[in-house]
Amino acid sequence: MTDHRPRRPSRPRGTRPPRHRGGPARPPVEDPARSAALETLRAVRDRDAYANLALPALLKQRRISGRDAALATELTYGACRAQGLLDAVIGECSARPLDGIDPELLDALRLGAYQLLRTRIPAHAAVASTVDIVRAESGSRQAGFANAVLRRISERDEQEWIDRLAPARDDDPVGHLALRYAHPRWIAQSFADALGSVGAELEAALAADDARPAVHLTARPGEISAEELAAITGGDEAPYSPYGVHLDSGAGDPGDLEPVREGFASVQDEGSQLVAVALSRVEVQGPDLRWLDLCAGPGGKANLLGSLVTMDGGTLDAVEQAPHRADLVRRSTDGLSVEVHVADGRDPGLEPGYDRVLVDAPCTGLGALRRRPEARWRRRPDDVAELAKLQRELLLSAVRLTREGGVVAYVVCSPHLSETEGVVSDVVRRAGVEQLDARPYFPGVPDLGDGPAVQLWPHRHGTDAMFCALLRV
Ligand SMILES: C[S@@+](CC[C@H](N)C(=O)[O-])C[C@H]1O[C@@H](n2cnc3c(N)ncnc32)[C@H](O)[C@@H]1O
Repeated sequence: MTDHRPRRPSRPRGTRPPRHRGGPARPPVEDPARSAALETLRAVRDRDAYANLALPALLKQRRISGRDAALATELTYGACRAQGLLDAVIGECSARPLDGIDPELLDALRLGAYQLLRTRIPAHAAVASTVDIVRAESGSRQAGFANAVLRRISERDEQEWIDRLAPARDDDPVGHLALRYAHPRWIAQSFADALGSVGAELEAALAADDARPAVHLTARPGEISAEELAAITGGDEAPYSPYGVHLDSGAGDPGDLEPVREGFASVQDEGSQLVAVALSRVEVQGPDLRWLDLCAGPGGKANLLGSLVTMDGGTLDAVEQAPHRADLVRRSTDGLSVEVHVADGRDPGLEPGYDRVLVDAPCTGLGALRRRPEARWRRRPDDVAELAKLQRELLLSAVRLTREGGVVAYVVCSPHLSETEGVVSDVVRRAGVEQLDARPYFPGVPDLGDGPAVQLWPHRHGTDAMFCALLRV
């Protein structure tokens, strides 16, 4: 089995970090990257902030750029992703139980532990920089505690800690891989259930989900081609989406790119592009000018579908329940034949008879964890049942709004079977609609399984784990 994540080589013996003496609190340290990372970790824990929104705003506000911005990004997103693994190791190395450690201090320990276990930063620098911050903020006693914990962590590398703390792979393969790739066990189990694997393929899926993804762009159809967008941005044309471009993951803020600023391109995972394009590709007899997006915010797929239907002279109605997200849809579909409605998709008050309907339902987002660093530790297993109920209701509403012979795409960014196959099989049975084989509408995409629905995966396709079922009404 190939390990997909670049690993830091084991630290040579005899290069442990030096011992720190106690001493009085010092003035604040000048370490803009680590300070920004720590502040973001605290915002994520304390205010439920999203790291990928909070950090760029902080970097901009503090005018942190270049190498410092890259380091802050690596440390913040990495420490968020790896939190479960870091906590297991910190817990093992601390004389106090994890819940007895002051939360602000625990954030600093996570930052230090991440540097020790998953970066090439020399151990002495990882320990000293963290201890310095703790000393400046909280004084020598806490600094002494942080120093002791981090020094113990530095005695082993990541692999050695996993060997020591994870359940044996033969006895509990899901538990073992969950710790190794820093996923909550219930999420690793849901991946195993969807893949039908607790072996090599599950490991590949968790490893890909634990790596930093490339940024994907959509070239707005009718405005710019993927080839032109790739040439302007220095990216590569996407392998499967006719509108997609991939950028290197370290390529800076894509929002600063001129085509994105001017509305010719938008940031969107290639899997999201593929499911929207699949809906547009299904044959429909008769008129084909009324399209509907029932859960449209923030408007990524509405932008793509709206562009395609506008070129054909038709219109897209875009429904979104949250007013502020409806505003984002308006912004992303500016200039297109798209009408935005703030309404509940379960009963939006629109005239039925649509030719194509997209239900991109609210979901756990377990398929996009690599893009939302903290999400895996925030989601709870109890979320699934409530969301699955809403997903069924939205899909039944979509069927009611579609004309006979029209087509509905049910999409979630999750591979959890309760949100995917469970919802679709129930609605197909209750509404008496036909489920189409979706695979032909993903031409050129390999490894699509046995159908009829399509489940994309980061480790197979380089996309988020989007699910798409196509229903003929
Ligand atoms: C997965 S997101 C859709 C993403 C969007 N299609 C895109 O590509 O940018 C689901 C959206 O459904 C909205 N939503 C949640 N409940 C809804 C409901 N009952 N009716 C309509 N929209 C709802 C959420 O606010 C969220 O914006």
